[in-house]
Amino acid sequence: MTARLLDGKATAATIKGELAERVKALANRGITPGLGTILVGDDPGSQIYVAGKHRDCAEVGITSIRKDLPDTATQADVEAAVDELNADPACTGYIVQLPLPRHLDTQALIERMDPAKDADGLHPVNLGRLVHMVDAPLPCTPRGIVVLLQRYGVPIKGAEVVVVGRGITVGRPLGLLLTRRAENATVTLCHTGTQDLASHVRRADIVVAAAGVPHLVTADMVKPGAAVLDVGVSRVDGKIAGDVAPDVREVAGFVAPNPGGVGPMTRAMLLANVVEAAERH
Ligand SMILES: Nc1nc(=O)c2c([nH]1)NC[C@@H]1CN(c3ccc(C(=O)N[C@@H](CCC(=O)O)C(=O)O)cc3)C=[N+]21
Repeated sequence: MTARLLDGKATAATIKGELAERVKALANRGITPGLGTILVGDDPGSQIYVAGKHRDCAEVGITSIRKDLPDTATQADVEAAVDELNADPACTGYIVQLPLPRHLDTQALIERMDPAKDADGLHPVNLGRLVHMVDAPLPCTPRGIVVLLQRYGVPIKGAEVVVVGRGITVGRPLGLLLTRRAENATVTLCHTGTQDLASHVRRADIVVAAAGVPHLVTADMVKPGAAVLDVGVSRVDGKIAGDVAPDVREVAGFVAPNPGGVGPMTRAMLLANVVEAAERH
């Protein structure tokens, strides 16, 4: 038996179709959602991601506003771009593409954003709202993971979930999202200080691997029938490797591969955050 595919690419395509309908409804109210991106420098990966986000916008009917700065941009230059998007009524949501060049203060830039326009859901005010469980834009990858599981009917209520990785974009907010009353999962957050990772993963109904360590989760660690979602990407000898070993699919009940799993869902949730910000107008 091989695991059922949690097809993020197909699910994201369905969600984009649904968002296109909501964008049409907004047009009838005279509102056009607009996504802004701030990209600093010429990292090839970041260039590809940002280009992908603008393509997604075009598909759904969202206007996009691109601010590309050279890697020589100063803190004041990037702050000026943030201030412009905060003030621009055509921009209903935006992101600052991460990682930024090392000479820039990422934290100060994120805190300078208007929390109402934070399409990533990573502004401290919005992460704080997630802790307080009040309505706010949600971090895209955690939200994408929850929606992917829901659309495949993987039970979340009462499930034992092991999240591997405590990063700000995935692991930490995912724990907060899954332990809300609506989701009601029991979450164990594992990280590099975890003593015996295998003993935790073995008990999990759902495993989310977001540590950035190639093939960290192996078949012998996985409970038969569990859902395993691969969120890690690393480059090993020029090839892309996820956090989940390939043979896990022979043990798991569901697998979200990388690529084709959580990545496309992250992008779809970015669009959802922009549409929802426009709907709140
Ligand atoms: N402010 C900010 N917000 C982000 O959300 C953000 C960021 N910075 N910096 C970089 C990471 C990475 N990230 C990905 C999203 C989708 C795919 C994705 O869709 N990947 C495809 C394959 C690649 C493709 O289709 O182009 C897949 O998994 O199937 C990958 C990576 C968002 N990030």
